[in-house]
Amino acid sequence: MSQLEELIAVWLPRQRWFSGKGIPIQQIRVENFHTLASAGPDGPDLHLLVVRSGQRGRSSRYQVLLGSRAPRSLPPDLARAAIGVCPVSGKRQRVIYDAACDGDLTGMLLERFASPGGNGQVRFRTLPGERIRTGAAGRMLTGEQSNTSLVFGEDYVLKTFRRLWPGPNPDLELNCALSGSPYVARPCGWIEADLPGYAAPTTLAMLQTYIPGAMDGWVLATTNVWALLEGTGPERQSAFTEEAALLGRTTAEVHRSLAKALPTDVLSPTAVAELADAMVERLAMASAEVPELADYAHLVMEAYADFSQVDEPLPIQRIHGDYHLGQVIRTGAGGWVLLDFEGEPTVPVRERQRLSSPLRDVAGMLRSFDYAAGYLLVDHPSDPGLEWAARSWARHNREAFCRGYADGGGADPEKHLAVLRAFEFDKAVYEVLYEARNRPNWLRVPLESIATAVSVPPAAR
Ligand SMILES: Nc1ncnc2c1ncn2[C@@H]1O[C@H](COP(=O)(O)OP(=O)(O)O)[C@@H](O)[C@H]1O
Ligand SMILES: O=P(O)(O)O[C@H]1O[C@H](CO)[C@@H](O[C@H]2O[C@H](CO)[C@@H](O)[C@H](O)[C@H]2O)[C@H](O)[C@H]1O
Repeated sequence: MSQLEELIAVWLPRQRWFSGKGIPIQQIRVENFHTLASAGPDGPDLHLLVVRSGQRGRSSRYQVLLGSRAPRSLPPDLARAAIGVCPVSGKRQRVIYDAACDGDLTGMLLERFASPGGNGQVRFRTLPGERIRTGAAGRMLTGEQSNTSLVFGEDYVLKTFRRLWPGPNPDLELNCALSGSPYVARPCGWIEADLPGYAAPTTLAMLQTYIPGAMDGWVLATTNVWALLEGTGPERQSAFTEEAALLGRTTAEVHRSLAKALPTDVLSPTAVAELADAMVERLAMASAEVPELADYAHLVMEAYADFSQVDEPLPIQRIHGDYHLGQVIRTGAGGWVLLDFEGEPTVPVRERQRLSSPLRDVAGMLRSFDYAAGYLLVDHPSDPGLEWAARSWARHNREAFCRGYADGGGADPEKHLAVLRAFEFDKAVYEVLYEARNRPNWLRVPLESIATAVSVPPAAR
């Protein structure tokens, strides 16, 4: 390993967006190294690296944005971003650091969109008619992110995809298909690269309009549960059920637009049974990694057995794929906007691009209402009164969301309970793995859902 690779091997696993947690890193290799911008011999340089990490035969590619400067020239406010000191790109000793934290450097990324194109290995593209306003420094969004988003003034957000998969990223693909919809942020451009071994260009980042002043659905929902738990009244709860119903209607609208813009199909009962088999396989894999899950496997298997017996055709289309409250924002103008159509970040892109039932997204959002309630109980583990209040919050909002979805023209979730329950369990099983790897103290949230709420159809709760 080079000195640069050794430093990255220590830094990479500590990043929130690194999805290889739990898999020992045996190899780190810098596969691609591009210098995208340079502020002269003494100023900072911006490098883009594609790093392969993991084990032989089981490795993944990640995008790393690296800054480099002359030794001892890192400004104090960037000290926390430092990675180490090593030779970089023909220059002798350089201090290297996480460029996402350096607003001036990421501002140079935005500059590159002003004169898009190029035939090099890394290309900046804009959608027809887009003229990018430059000059703003980048501000990195913090929080529970699988990728890294940089906000420029009140104009744009550049989402840099961290784990790289071959080909166009579904987030870009679906946002472009939905362009013009009031329920998504308008896509403006993207960065793509040719990576060794991949035939199609790989999307590295997507530039979208930024929606200032919007509130994250997860923050809104958990604030509402808190208010309820603190006894500030049921009227606050009803305020949120209206939001949940509007979100249901908006979801149905977006599904309709996706079905209009992109291919659709219908799954035969045999194909549905195959889908149930795949769910059983995922359950077995997750139970092997998280033994606590095995205690509830019989409940999950019952739901999958019911699903495999569904004898009506199941309409399928492109869907969001990782739909939850953290993927929707409530705008000042009074509506919900859907973000992050990337699908589940740990699933290979080819699988995420498959057509699927829109009820999978409905199930994802229903899980999220359970999560908002269950998460707040993590700190109050044995208070039956609180537990009842939180669970009833989830039930009311789940019902409101389903009603809104059906009113908005989507399939009525109440009429497809076997399908919905199987999708909910499948998502909860995914969440068990996700939490075990990323946030072990949240593991009980999906586990408790599996043990209790998800096992009962919404109508009977
Ligand atoms: N266009 C946008 N306008 C306003 N906020 C945004 C926009 N895009 C993303 N965000 C904020 O960034 C957060 C993370 O974005 P997201 O696309 O979900 O990234 P990730 O895949 O890393 O989770 C969102 O929850 C939202 O708060
Ligand atoms: O938003 P991402 O694409 O990064 O999705 C991943 O991380 C999510 C957590 O940040 C995770 O969502 C789970 O936790 C949410 C609360 O933080 C909750 O609202 C979701 O219902 C729950 O699934 C998501 O599963 C994962 O893919």
